[in-house]
Amino acid sequence: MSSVTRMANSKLPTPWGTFTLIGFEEKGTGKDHAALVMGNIDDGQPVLGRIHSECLTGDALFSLRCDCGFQLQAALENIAKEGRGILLYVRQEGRGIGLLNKIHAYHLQDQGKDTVEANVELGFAADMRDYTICADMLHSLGVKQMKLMTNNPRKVKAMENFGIEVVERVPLQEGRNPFNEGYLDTKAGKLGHMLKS
Ligand SMILES: Nc1nc2c(ncn2[C@@H]2O[C@H](COP(=O)(O)OP(=O)(O)OP(=O)(O)O)[C@@H](O)[C@H]2O)c(=O)[nH]1
Ligand SMILES: [Zn+2]
Repeated sequence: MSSVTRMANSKLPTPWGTFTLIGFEEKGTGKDHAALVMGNIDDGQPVLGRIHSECLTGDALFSLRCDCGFQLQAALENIAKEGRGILLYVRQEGRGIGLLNKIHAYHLQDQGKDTVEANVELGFAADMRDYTICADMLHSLGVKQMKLMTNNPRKVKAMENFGIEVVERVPLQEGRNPFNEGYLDTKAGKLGHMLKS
């Protein structure tokens, strides 16, 4: 039984090419999620793709505190270059704790905590995300094998657990800068991200 219902789609022109924007509604919560698709992704061949967790600050407010906005742009560029692929835009802001709690977490980080310590101090796990909805969106779109753009081994494992074969992990190291290097180093050191400093 799928955790999402496909609701609507439209064209989405971007500086890198025109994608098809597909909206999904998460059953139970009613939360909306999106997929940006280019080319034919249900032909059984491995699909270049990214599971992008929403980060308002990085994706839309030009934040240098993280790498999300840089990764979002690079992922769309890579898919457009290949002419085929999918980016899931998953409303899991703050590694699943939401924007306001992420701002609380940032405030703790301004006081010297790292991104994991801040989550824990707020009473959350380091990473609250569940990828069931991602697998269900991919299944509904006929994606069976992926070349997954990520540095996060948990995403690779999650997809494999849901029966999506990750034939290749494509590193996506973008936007390292003095404001996010501590965050990136913590992700590598405490969350197992495959990031070269
Ligand atoms: N709670 C919390 N969430 C953060 C913080 N910085 C970024 N995020 C969230 O983390 C998510 C992005 O996850 P990342 O850890 O940057 O990367 P990832 O998506 O797990 O792995 P990649 O696929 O390699 O990018 C987004 O939801 C961001 O809002 C932080 O300091 N605290
Ligand atoms: Zn971010």
